[in-house]
Amino acid sequence: MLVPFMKMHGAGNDFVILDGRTRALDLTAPRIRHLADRRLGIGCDQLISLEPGSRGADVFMRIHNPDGSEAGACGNATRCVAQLVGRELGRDRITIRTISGDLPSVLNADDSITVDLGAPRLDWDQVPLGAEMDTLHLPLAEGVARDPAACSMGNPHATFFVDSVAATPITSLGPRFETDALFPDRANIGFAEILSPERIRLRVWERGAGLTLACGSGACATLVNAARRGLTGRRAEMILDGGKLIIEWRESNGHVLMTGPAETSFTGSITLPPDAALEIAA
Ligand SMILES: N[C@H](CCC[C@H](N)C(=O)O)C(=O)O
Repeated sequence: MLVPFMKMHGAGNDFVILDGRTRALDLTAPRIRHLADRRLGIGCDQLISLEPGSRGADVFMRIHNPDGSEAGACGNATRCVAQLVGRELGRDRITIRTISGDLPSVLNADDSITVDLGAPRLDWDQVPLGAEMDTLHLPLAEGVARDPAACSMGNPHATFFVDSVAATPITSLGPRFETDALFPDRANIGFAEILSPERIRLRVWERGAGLTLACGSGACATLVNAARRGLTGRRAEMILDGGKLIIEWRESNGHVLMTGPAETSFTGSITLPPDAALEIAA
């Protein structure tokens, strides 16, 4: 089956976007892993599939990590899908539905996109964590990483505040914490350096994907956790490897707004081999 796709990225966090609005895609885990694989497939941080919208949503966006796991949020991909569908419909206001809820998005005049990711989930069982505790201080520590805060933006995030992101061994600490028993659904692990009350340097080891150039929901979770700790205000510029995002945690309704870029790299079509041909040795 020949399937058209768009290759897009938001601040360097890259996606293969498949359009399933007019045809069923039959995305099995082996096919997801194959398409996301940077050697055998197209390669991406997340595989995004579009399904028809309904009841006030213009489109349904499904998110899968390269390991085949489904995620409840992907901030950077949301901006890309908002731009794609907004340009298609000739509208600058688009609502994207995900398994975690509806995300109103605005295509701004400067070509940036602003997404309302809703209110952060702050209780232990909303992150979720494996036991009842204060989500502002988790009993985790390894090397320079200790005492993280946690919240959910529709997906689980833990934020470690460190003196120097550059000096933090993320490729060893990330997987160690991603799969800690404290996180029954695993977690995205952010390492944040507070540069000022309105600037944060951030790198994220993503659940099911590893170290990416940017993580939109991670940027939102980091701002929320920093503001809860009194380390920043409720609005900050997030400086990620792949670019900058502006995050604001609104006082008025408690929602988190994320503003940033969306770019199209290329488009194409791909033939999906049968599952049997796709099993990559674990
Ligand atoms: N790895 C994440 C999904 C993608 C999040 C990230 N790419 C973003 O922009 O929010 C998870 O399993 O929750």
